[in-house]
Amino acid sequence: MAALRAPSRTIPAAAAPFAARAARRPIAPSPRLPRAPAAASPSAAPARPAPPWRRPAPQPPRAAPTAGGGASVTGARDESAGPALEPTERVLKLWRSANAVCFDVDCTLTVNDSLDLLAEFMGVGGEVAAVTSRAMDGSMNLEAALEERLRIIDCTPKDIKAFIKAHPPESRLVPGAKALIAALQARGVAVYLVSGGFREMTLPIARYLGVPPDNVYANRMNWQWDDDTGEPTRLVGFDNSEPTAHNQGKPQAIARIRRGRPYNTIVMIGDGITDLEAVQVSGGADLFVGFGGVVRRPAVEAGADWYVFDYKVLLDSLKRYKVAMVGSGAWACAAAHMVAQNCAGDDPADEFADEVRMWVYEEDCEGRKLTDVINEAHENPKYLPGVSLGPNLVADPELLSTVADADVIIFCAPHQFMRGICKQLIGKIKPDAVAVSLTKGMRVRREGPQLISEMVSKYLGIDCSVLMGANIATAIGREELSEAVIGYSVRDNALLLRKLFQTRYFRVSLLADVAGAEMCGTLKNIVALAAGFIDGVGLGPNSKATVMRQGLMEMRAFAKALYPNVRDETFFEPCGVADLIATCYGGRNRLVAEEFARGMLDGRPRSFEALEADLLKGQKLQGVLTSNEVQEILVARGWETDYPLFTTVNRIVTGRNPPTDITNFMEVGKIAEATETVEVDENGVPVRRRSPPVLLTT
Ligand SMILES: NC(=O)C1=CN([C@@H]2O[C@H](COP(=O)(O)OP(=O)(O)OC[C@H]3O[C@@H](n4cnc5c(N)ncnc54)[C@H](O)[C@@H]3O)[C@@H](O)[C@H]2O)C=CC1
Ligand SMILES: O=C(CO)COP(=O)(O)O
Repeated sequence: MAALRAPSRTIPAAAAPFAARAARRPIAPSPRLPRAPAAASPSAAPARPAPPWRRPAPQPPRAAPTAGGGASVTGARDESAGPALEPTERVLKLWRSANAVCFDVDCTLTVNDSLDLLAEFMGVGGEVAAVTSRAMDGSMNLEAALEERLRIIDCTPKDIKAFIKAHPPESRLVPGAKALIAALQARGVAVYLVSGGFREMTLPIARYLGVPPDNVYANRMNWQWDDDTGEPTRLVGFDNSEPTAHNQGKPQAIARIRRGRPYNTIVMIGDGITDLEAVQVSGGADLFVGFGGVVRRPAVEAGADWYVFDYKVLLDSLKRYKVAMVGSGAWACAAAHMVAQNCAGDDPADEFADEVRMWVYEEDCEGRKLTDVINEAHENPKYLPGVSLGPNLVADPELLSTVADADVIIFCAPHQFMRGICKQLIGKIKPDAVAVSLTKGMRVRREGPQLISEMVSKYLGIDCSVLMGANIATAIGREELSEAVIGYSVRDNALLLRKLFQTRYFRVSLLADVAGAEMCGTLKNIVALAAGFIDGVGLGPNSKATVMRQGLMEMRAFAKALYPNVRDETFFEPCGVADLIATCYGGRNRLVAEEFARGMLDGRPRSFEALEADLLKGQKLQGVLTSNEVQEILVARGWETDYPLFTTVNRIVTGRNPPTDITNFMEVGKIAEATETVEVDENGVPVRRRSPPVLLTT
């Protein structure tokens, strides 16, 4: 499985530093939103892993704290240090639901402070940098430092123009800042630039980044004006009425931004202690994201709710995953009912795009195309009548266009069609898509069996989990309590998939046994045929329980014989005994097998194909094909007598033994198959004559 994602990095201590940070915060947190959670025990919810298949961009290693101001320039880092702080669920939720994001301008520029750059341009770089550093480490009052820096720089408006020309914004921007701002704005998030620097320097940056001038909060220079020309001439200080001119200016600027605007959640992104203050004051920001891509300050990192070195991490975390369903039968529609519900809605923290696409094998529905009917009625009247699929589900008769953009692909077609589907999709899906199979069945090749999840992974090169359980489609369509497991290899993917399926009435647990879960779902269909034969020959619950217990034993033995890592406990999960019970009492395989047995006993035998078409109206049986596929393996490996129930079921479905033989399964080693001879009748027409199977006495 070439494309399986690496297991998620564990961050055991992530919750604790958060609590520690909260304790260090000097000022009472904002009363509007909960701040850091209480200290978490190891058993508490772990830090949320990075979005599953989109691993965060590689984070540079941590810097060793430096002496002095504690800042280190990105690049000079301690290789042995751990990963950057990753966000908790709460942090991600706040980030995704932000109404406004305030960037410290320094975090958008590759040179830390453009006032320093201006100073260099004016030939006084060293002197000004010394003052800046005293302001940054807190040893000098911010206001005094600004006065001092401006006094040293002593520029004219002409100098500023020349400076901007020499250092245009595009030459100094941190990679990814513009894309992140554009993505936030596209989501309706208001973006602000908050700077301890000067408006005259910040406005060109804002213009380039697409931030409106009214959303720029920075200091203003005071100029001496020439009475004759009406032009500014000399810098004479700055307007200290701006909040950013003072200590704790950032939270005050944010309080000003909040005033009169209906923002529930404001995020501050910054790299300095003055930025971190934004979340330490009531009325300030609700979340602080530290940025270490330009300058890394351990004190800021320690106080941040989330610390990143690359804006791509923030951009990726905003993405909404697109979901596609391949299949439109009864279970596909019942599952789509839940998935579409979970994807719809206004919750900005929801990780899925609203629209869910469904590939529909196009067919006629009372003179109309089924896809048209589904898109108009939001229901599939042919396969799951009466169950709403939701207005956000779009039926598409084209397989490729259904899945082309999908980040999550749900496969739920009858297993006999899955190979053809996979072959069509080779090279046509997103390489980092994630798949889950709801299909119950397997393929048998000369080299051995192939589960559907293996087929998807092999053909498409992507990770494929499975969702299996006692999930009779019609009952789930009625929203009756049900449960399922997601069998996974990549836990992060399973966690995301659970969010896609789980509902109030559909409980989903995780199981690190893909093959075990899928083998359960596949093999129980053979046992359901046995249960149907029991019903058809008129026997009661004791007999049914007998074949079910035997079936469960054979399911486990067979699954473990083919996949030695399959776990015993899997058979007690929703995919095991629960699905077996549901299908043996309420499934389609049972129903058709019962009718098959009845027909044989009543002397009006009908084939499984005819019964399937008649009773299921286009729905597909999986049990008969699976019985043949499994039997191929049993015969090839000489295991027939080791699986007496499976073998007996296969002899019945292939017409070699009568349904009444279901009770003789323990004698399978002794039952001779029915023999068939071709004779010529009195009119000279060849006819087939079958001798009844006989119980061997030895
Ligand atoms: N129905 C149920 O209660 C449950 C079904 N499953 C499994 O889910 C899988 C899909 O079953 P359902 O959604 O119930 O389907 P279904 O059996 O209700 O319907 C058959 C589907 O196959 C499609 N089809 C027909 N010919 C086709 C072709 N040549 N190529 C592709 N598709 C074609 C039909 O359009 C229809 O959508 C099966 O493996 C089944 O065992 C699993 C749990 C519950
Ligand atoms: O798998 C199923 C329930 O979990 C449905 O089984 P049937 O295909 O026999 O209806």
